[in-house]
Amino acid sequence: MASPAVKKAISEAALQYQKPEGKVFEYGTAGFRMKADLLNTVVFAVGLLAGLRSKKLSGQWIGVMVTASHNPAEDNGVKLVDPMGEMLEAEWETYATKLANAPLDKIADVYDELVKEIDVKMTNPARVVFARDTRASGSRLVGVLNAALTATEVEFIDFKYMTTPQLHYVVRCKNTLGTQYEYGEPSELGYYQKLVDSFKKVMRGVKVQGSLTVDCANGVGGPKLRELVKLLDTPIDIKVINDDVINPDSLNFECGADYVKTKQRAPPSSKAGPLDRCASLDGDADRLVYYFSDESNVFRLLDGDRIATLAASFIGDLARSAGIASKLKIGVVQTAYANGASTDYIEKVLKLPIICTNTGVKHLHHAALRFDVGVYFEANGHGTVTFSENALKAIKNTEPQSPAQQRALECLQALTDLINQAVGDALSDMLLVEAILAHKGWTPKEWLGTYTDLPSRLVRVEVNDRSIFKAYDAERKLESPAGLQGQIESLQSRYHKGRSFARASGTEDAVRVYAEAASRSEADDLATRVANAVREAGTDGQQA
Ligand SMILES: CC(=O)N[C@H]1[C@@H](OP(=O)(O)O)O[C@H](CO)[C@@H](O)[C@@H]1O
Ligand SMILES: [Mg+2]
Repeated sequence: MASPAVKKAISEAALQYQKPEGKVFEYGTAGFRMKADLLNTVVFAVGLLAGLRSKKLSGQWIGVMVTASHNPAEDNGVKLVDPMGEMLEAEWETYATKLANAPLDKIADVYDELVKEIDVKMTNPARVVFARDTRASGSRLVGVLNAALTATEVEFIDFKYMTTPQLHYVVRCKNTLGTQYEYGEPSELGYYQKLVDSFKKVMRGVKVQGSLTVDCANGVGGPKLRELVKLLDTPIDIKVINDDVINPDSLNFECGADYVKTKQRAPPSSKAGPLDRCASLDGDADRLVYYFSDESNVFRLLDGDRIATLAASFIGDLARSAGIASKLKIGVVQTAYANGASTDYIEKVLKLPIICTNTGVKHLHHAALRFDVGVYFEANGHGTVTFSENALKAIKNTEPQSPAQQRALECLQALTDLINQAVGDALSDMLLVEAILAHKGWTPKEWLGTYTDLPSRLVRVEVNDRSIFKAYDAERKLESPAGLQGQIESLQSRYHKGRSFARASGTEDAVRVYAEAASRSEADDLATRVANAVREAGTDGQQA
């Protein structure tokens, strides 16, 4: 039970805020995310829950990140980070939702009910670290968080501005400090140092060709990338662009990974020439996509699927050279949004197993852990590689029989440090891609040449009630509204290599339709027809 003093402190602190009328909150794939002015009471609830989560886990550090990633500057959001740097355990999402929807005059009682329901030992210590992106509303929201943590007597550290993956890193470091799983120094500098040292080791004997222009979405990734570049002692010519964090409206505006992926074009501000290697981060630097203009000035995207295939092929080659391929089960995890050509390439050329999961990195991360080396990326550029304990042991304990084998083992060892295994991390992924391209001696053109993407189209359809769209089979099929799946299948069968699906978004009030086919016009046509069918079914569903 919560003490009367704590309950009183919660009630008093809550009095400062007002609950937006009629709004129902739900902890979704990206935590809570909405217009920033609606978030005070939600952040307060998340602060309370973070303390409970830490107490439940005997005082392990829990993270709270205030960000709305690639969404517009006036939005914000908040999400919890579990002890090993993963996303919050699913069961706790319902507790978060419950607390966020509690009326303010009852919030201390709901808190107390949760203490009993979850069976939290209130004498345990509670420890929380938090950080935020560069959104203007962040400082107010961090103030709210502070109030909730203070009221519940939680020990906390404010890491100020950080990328989302940096906070995940710090959480994991804090909880592994002094153990055999020690992940690194729990500070921003420790994060850079780990990347810089491991990058140097991977890059021994090879050189990065040409420059890399990095669009930072005018978000927190800009200043952080500049810090990283300052510390990198391996020659790599990184041109940082779109790193304006002073003008609050510039965040994600006509730039960033989401813009590039969804519009399939470079940010208008980009001055890169033909064949120049370019990359974009999103607003909190957990997504990364690459691209370039070819000789005919045609935009060429190298998205999350491409990073996954590049990483999987490189690690597979290294494992063979290191003589440990038979000991490592390497696999790739994708979602339904992965381009069909990438799936084909992984199965037929790389000959690796694939798991397809629901959208949202927590699902991918979970599935990746079933492999010794689990490469997972969403097509939008969010992903990483996980290494099992078995993999780490094989890499560490194998006695090399030749210099080539020794070098491959060293490289693999360094990769386990370069890659942020807690969560997808644009800065770490960027160094990984740069290192692989350098090793292979590839320009983005050779990378693009590994397979040809099927033209695809993503459409957002607004419907009256998206909850009637119920998906199954890793969201590749719909069980309701009745009859719609049959319609989609009949439509896609009319197109060469046609594939389409629709699912309710977990982060926006809309249904997303994806279509791909052998040609651009067929993909567009299929997407339009399926979107129309979805729109119609959405309206029928309302009348039923
Ligand atoms: C098609 C697409 O890109 N969907 C995104 C988007 O989810 P939706 O459930 O589709 O809204 O936001 C998620 C959180 O950032 C991200 O994990 C996911 O990949
Ligand atoms: Mg993001």
